[in-house]
Parts: sequence; structure tokens; C-alpha cells
Amino acid sequence: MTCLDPWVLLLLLLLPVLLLNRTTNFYFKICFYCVLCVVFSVVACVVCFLRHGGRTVRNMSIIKRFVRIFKYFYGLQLEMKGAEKLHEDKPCVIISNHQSILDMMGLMEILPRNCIQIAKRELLYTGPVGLIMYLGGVIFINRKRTSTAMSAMEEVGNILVQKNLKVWIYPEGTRNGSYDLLPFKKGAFYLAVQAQVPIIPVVYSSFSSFYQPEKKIFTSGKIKVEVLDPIKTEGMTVDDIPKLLETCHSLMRETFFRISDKLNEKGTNGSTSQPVQ
Ligand SMILES: CCCCCCCCCCCCCCCC(=O)SCCNC(=O)CCNC(=O)[C@H](O)C(C)(C)COP(=O)(O)OP(=O)(O)OC[C@H]1O[C@@H](n2cnc3c(N)ncnc32)[C@H](O)[C@@H]1OP(=O)(O)O
Ligand SMILES: CCCCCCCC/C=C\CCCCCCCC(=O)OC[C@@H](O)COP(=O)(O)O
Repeated sequence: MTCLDPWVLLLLLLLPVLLLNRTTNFYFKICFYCVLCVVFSVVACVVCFLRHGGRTVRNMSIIKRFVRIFKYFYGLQLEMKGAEKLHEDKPCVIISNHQSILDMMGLMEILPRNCIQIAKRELLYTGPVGLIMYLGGVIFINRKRTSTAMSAMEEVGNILVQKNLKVWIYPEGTRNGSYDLLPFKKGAFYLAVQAQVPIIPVVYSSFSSFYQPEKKIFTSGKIKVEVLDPIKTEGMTVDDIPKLLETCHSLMRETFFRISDKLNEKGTNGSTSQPVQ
């Protein structure tokens, strides 16, 4: 018997209560997600260092293997359509909707090889999670300074074709748990036109059937993922960007409503709030 025993016992007794109550169950699952991220990041950092010795996009294939385990803890099923479009060995800009920190599970399910991601700079300071993102070649941008964010993305544009890379960007620029897409930021479209590479939109169905932070609901469920056809940017100039952005936004919005259960263009879930977790 050690002095920890009563605490372990208390935790074991409390666990069913924690899991049965909807609110505590919700917070438990979110905390557990963060714990998984931290613990798996530590292990993945060691593996990445041993395998590749430092920062490289090739580490993403290691990170992917770890993150793909997460869905089993949460009873999440992912149904993919058109994923093969992402695996063509050509540079492109991939854009997708961004609902929550849970998105990472869906991202890692279809992330192609040689694909770098753009993330907000604050994520670099999340300890082991920041370190694993850095090792995976994530490009961090300072959203508060448009000019530096733009030049970081311009640098990506310069090497995209040369190094045969893909780049994954969340054009909404922030998490959006509402039942619609936010207007898009322009960075991804400048990048695609600058590099003259196609844009491939990827749409994830609304998480609202299993995840509603405002109601503290987090159950098991299904995420539908649809990869749309590539949109060519060859011959386009900066003047074509507003139309290009509009085309991508309306295609993705249409798809989002189509693949999300119980949603229509008016958002039949009746909520217009934008929960962020
Ligand atoms: C086991 C392991 C577990 C853990 C394992 C972790 C694994 C690793 C997972 C990683 C997962 C990452 C997930 C991260 C997810 C996020 O962090 S999402 C947030 C960060 N990402 C983004 O923000 C990307 C999208 N944002 C953009 O592209 C934005 O355009 C920018 C570049 C940030 C600028 O934003 P902005 O200034 O707010 O807005 P915007 O309206 O776009 O532009 C303003 C003006 O600048 C102009 N402009 C914009 N861009 C340009 C340009 N390139 N050139 C010239 N002019 C431009 C616009 O035309 C506009 O001018 P006007 O039209 O007003 O005249
Ligand atoms: C030494 C400091 C230690 C801090 C430890 C913090 C531990 C954090 C643990 C787990 C966090 C899991 C993060 C997974 C990455 C998810 C990426 C993501 O979804 O970021 C949100 C970002 O797209 C948009 O942010 P905003 O909606 O604009 O806001």
C-alpha cells in the first residue's frame, strides 16, 4: 500500500460519475484529448528525432500514425470521398473548413505526403505539441501582422513548385463551430495564383451531430469528408482572386450543407453561435 492509494481509489469511484454526467463527460473528453496530444507529441518527438534528426515535412507521416489512433478513443468514424485527388504527385494548395481542435483527427486521416500546414504562431508555444508541429514542418504565421503573415506565405509560394510540395490552409483563418462557413481570408488564393498551382477544396461535415460545446454534448459519431475537384489557377492573376475565392467558397458551402446531417442553407440547428473548443 502506498500513500497514493486513497486518491487512486477516489478517482476510480468518481470515474463512472464523471462519465455518466453529460457536462463532466464533455470536459473529461476534452481534457483527455489534450492529454493524448501532449503524451503522443512527446513520444512522436523522440521518434521524429531518431528517424529524421530534425524539422522536415517527412515527419508528418510519423505524426499521422499517432493521431490516427485518437479516433478509436472517441468512437469516431470517418467516411471519405475523393481522397485519391489529394495523392497526385503534384504541388497544390489544399483548403478546408475548420471547426474545432478535433479537426486534427480528420486532417491526419487524408493528409497527403509532402504537405506542409499553415498554423497560427501561438500554437508553437504549446510545449510538446508546439515542438511536434515545428518538427513536422508546420509554418507558423502571426495573424496580428498581416504583412509578416503574407511574406511567410509568399516564401511558401516560392518553394511550392520547386520542392514539389502541397500546402494545407484553413481559409476561414480561425475555428468556426457555427452551422455555416465563415467568409474566406485571401492568403490561400494569393498563394495558389502566385505559384500557379491548383486549389483542392476539402469539406468536413458539421460536427454538430456528435459535438456541441455550447450544450456540452460530445458523443461518438461520423464525419463525412469530401474532396472536391481541383480548381485550376493557370493563367490567373491577382485580379482573378476575388472570383476564385467566391467560387471556392460557394462550392465548399454547398458541399458542407449537403453532407452535414440536419443542416440546410439556413442552418436548421437553429443556432448562430460560434462555439470554439
Ligand atoms: C501526436 C501529435 C499530436 C499533435 C499533433 C499536431 C499536428 C499538427 C497539426 C497541425 C494542424 C494545424 C492547424 C492549424 C490551424 C490554424 O492555426 S488556423 C489559423 C491560421 N491560418 C490562417 O490564418 C490561414 C488563413 N489566413 C490567411 O490566409 C490570411 O489571408 C492572412 C495571410 C493571415 C492575412 O489575414 P488578414 O489580414 O486577416 O485578412 P485578409 O482579408 O486575407 O487580407 C487582408 C488584405 O491583405 C491582402 N493580402 C492577403 N494575402 C496577401 C498576399 N499573399 N499578397 C498580397 N496581399 C495579400 C488581401 O488582399 C487584403 O486586402 P484587401 O482586400 O482588404 O484590400
Ligand atoms: C509550456 C506551455 C504548455 C502548454 C500546454 C498546452 C497543451 C495543449 C494541449 C493540447 C492542445 C491540442 C491542440 C491541437 C492542435 C489543434 C490546432 C488547432 O485547431 O488550433 C486552433 C487554430 O487553428 C485556430 O485558433 P483560433 O480558433 O483562431 O483560436
